[in-house]
Amino acid sequence: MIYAEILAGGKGTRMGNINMPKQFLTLNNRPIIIHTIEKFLLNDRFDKIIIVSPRDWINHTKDIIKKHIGGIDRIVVVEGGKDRNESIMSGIKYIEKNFGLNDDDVIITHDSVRPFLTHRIIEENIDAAIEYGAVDTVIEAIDTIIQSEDGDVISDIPVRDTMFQGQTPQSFNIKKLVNYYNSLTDDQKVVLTDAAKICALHGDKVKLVKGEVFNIKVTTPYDLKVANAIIQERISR
Ligand SMILES: Nc1ccn([C@@H]2O[C@H](COP(=O)(O)OP(=O)(O)OP(=O)(O)O)[C@@H](O)[C@H]2O)c(=O)n1
Ligand SMILES: O=P(O)(O)OC[C@@H](O)[C@@H](O)[C@@H](O)CO
Repeated sequence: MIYAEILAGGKGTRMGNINMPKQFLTLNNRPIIIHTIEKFLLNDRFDKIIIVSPRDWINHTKDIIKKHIGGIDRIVVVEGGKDRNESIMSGIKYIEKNFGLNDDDVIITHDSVRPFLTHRIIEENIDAAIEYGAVDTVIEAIDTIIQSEDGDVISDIPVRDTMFQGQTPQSFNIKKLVNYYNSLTDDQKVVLTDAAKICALHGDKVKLVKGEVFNIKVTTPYDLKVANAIIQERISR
């Protein structure tokens, strides 16, 4: 089975003073998460599309899906976890409980707040997840990346050609991801900003898929302006 998991379990604190998590803010009159879900619905290789949402927003999530998309039986909304990786695992637990887990099941995980991913990115994630079992979507680093342990002075400036910026989707063989995640220590779990790191920490090969500069994660009020500009530019084309 091929699953999509759209991560919408966060609060969006860096968006500032908003009365709802950022994934429910609108771009061109439709919630950001709806734009994202539609990209996944266009791909008929997904058997199920799991949406993880904060507990208090599950009904709202279901309501806006009904309003903007309609009753789609491929979509399921479940409760997220306390951090991003717990949310991924919460979706996987739902899958395991309701559909069972087969050795070759894969999951394409994606931030609900990256509404501009493309059909190509999704297709390449599915193919690479089946072939390699662990996939990260990246773009080449545009700026030179400066490493500093204390935020005060430079500890290193890695060669830029070897630096990439992580995006989503991040895609996995489900059984492998669960095994790796369960064997991490609590200290390791705390520093995970990226699900691909779960596999990298185990020395596993993670295949890279090329992302897009416009596949932004809407995180701050500035990102919201950029996202609106992208949408307006597409409408006026
Ligand atoms: N417990 C969590 C935390 C985050 N996410 C999701 O992971 C994606 C990327 O995370 P981020 O941009 O950091 O979202 P938030 O945690 O909501 O933002 P912030 O850190 O500003 O509070 C978002 O779609 C968010 O909803 C999730 O599913 N479950
Ligand atoms: O910004 P945060 O560390 O909360 O979010 C982590 C993830 O969203 C992030 O790792 C992916 O989007 C890929 O970079």
